[in-house]
Amino acid sequence: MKPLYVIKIGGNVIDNSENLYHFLKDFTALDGYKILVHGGGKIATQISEQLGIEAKLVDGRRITDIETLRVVTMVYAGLINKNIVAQLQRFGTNAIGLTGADGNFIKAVKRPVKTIDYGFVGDLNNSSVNANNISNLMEAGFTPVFCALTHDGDGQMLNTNADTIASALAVALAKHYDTTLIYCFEKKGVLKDINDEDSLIREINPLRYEELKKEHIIHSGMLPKLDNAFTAIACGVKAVVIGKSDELGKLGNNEPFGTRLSKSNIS
Ligand SMILES: Nc1ncnc2c1ncn2[C@@H]1O[C@H](COP(=O)(O)OP(=O)(O)O)[C@@H](O)[C@H]1O
Ligand SMILES: CC(=O)N[C@@H](CCC(=O)OP(=O)(O)O)C(=O)O
Repeated sequence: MKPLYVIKIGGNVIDNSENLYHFLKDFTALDGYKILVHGGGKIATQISEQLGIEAKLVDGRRITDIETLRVVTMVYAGLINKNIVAQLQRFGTNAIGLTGADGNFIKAVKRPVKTIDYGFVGDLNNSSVNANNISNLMEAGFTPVFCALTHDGDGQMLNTNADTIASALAVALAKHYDTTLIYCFEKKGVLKDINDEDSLIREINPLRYEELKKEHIIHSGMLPKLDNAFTAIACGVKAVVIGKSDELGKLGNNEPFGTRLSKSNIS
């Protein structure tokens, strides 16, 4: 099978124009099929507040009422996605910016109301991603750039966490390609001490993950990221790496990069 990289960047990278420039240049230099997934939660929060719409997040997930859905649609599919696509074009990557509604590539189910009503938030399942059509797009020479939006197939856009979209894309495409999932953010990877960039943990398996959670070494946004990452490994994705956006070039040079997840019990 041919190699494919599914790479996700979060809000802290997008928000810093120098980091974003560096990352997109290294992304372009990486050989093989590539899909970029971007978040932008931080920017959506800033713009919501400028518009007088209070941003509400529970366990890192945005409560998306109709006003918030309008904001995230403008910010994720418009402002951020088109800016990234234009920059990739400058570097020579023939990027095509997408939401899950475009080409019916990613269909989600509106999250059912339990104790919390998340509003227009979409959950993914194992038939959400149309891997054949995404593959056709890549084989035609385009590099898909997905934002954090999906649709329900019934005319409704839904807000879906970008880490989850990246994991679902990697799992669905692992049947067609030798797939590596990479989460890029502002730190070197999973750290033993969040304030010490030299405390990088090179490899984590599920057992070690449980220990690190109990010791509160891993917390907040890193928890859903690792949950998505271990799901991907369990579902056939060849490798998952969590690393710093401006070190992506190391991957192409076969240098050690970030924290690698493994199924095995050797850590
Ligand atoms: N052990 C850890 N190592 C690195 N980051 C951690 C750790 N535990 C928690 N974090 C937090 O997780 C955050 C990354 O998650 P998140 O903000 O969701 O990422 P993204 O920028 O991709 O959206 C980091 O900014 C950091 O604050
Ligand atoms: C439902 C939900 O929470 N969606 C996320 C989508 C953006 C995202 O995932 O952005 P980062 O990767 O930058 O955090 C949100 O609106 O914040």
